[in-house]
Amino acid sequence: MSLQKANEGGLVLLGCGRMGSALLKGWLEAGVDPKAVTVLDPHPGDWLKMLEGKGLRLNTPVAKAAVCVLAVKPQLIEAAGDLKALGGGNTLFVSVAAGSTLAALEAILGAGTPVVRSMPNTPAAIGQGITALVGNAHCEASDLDLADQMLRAVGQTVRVESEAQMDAVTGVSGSGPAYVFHLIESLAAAGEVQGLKPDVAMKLAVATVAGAGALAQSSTESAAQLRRNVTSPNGTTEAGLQVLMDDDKGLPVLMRQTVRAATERSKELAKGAEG
Ligand SMILES: NC(=O)C1=CN([C@@H]2O[C@H](COP(=O)(O)OP(=O)(O)OC[C@H]3O[C@@H](n4cnc5c(N)ncnc54)[C@H](O)[C@@H]3O)[C@@H](O)[C@H]2O)C=CC1
Ligand SMILES: O=C(O)[C@@H]1CCC=N1
Repeated sequence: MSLQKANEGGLVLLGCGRMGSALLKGWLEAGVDPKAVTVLDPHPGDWLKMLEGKGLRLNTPVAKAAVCVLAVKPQLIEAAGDLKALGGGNTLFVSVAAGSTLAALEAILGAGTPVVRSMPNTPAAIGQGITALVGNAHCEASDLDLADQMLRAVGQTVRVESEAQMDAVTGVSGSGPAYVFHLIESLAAAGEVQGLKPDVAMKLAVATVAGAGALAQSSTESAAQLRRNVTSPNGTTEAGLQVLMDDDKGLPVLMRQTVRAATERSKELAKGAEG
């Protein structure tokens, strides 16, 4: 229903890099007509040029749009000012930029503009992202529904009750895939130290993380219970977890520091944007 709104009213995507292209792929798969889409990006790849052949407009002036999605780097969010003529009311703006606050976005786009701030993550590229979102005071329920529907084209969504939570969201799920990829790298490297060939170690690590993630997602049991299910008394897992769960230098300590650093960086980006 809401994607029909984007189809009928027009959809603009500012910035079509990793995140922008993941979103665009999801929208097209969800039934958005390429003819309804305008992409603004000074460095369009071959895929966009191919879509141009299907009616997508590339770097053409925009007269009207139901929704504009901002997916440029936070440091370049001022480029959204080029779309200011659409601000002020009829067009919904949805930003995915880390640390770009609703106040900063509204200052760029004009007072009274409905703006949604969101934070997706890269599994969006295969439709398995998770995106948190929050709207400014000018968003109607229908605006939030439209944003939600656009973002659900690439995975799950959650609405947070206050914008202040977006920094922590960024620290957990926005940046989180990178932590998990590093876990895969570290698990495989540790397997190599124990004598496995690199390709075998990597295959075991990727499949273990993917399988455990899928099990955690589909199971009714908590992550803690699923962990206990692997752990036989006095067995191998217990020996491994004694290291990983160490109170002083185990994963919980390291993860707290990791998420805190990413959350703080999100806050710093917000301060920079509000200058
Ligand atoms: N990569 C990630 O894991 C996530 C990224 N984000 C946010 O998404 C946004 C984009 O990040 P990525 O896609 O990773 O970056 P990217 O570097 O892959 O893409 C940025 C795109 O913007 C284009 N661009 C540069 N200047 C422009 C301008 N003046 N007008 C229009 N387009 C312009 C670039 O050509 C590029 O295609 C950032 O704000 C980031 O905070 C949010 C969640 C996760
Ligand atoms: O690293 C970043 O700033 C972006 C935001 C979340 C994931 N990537």
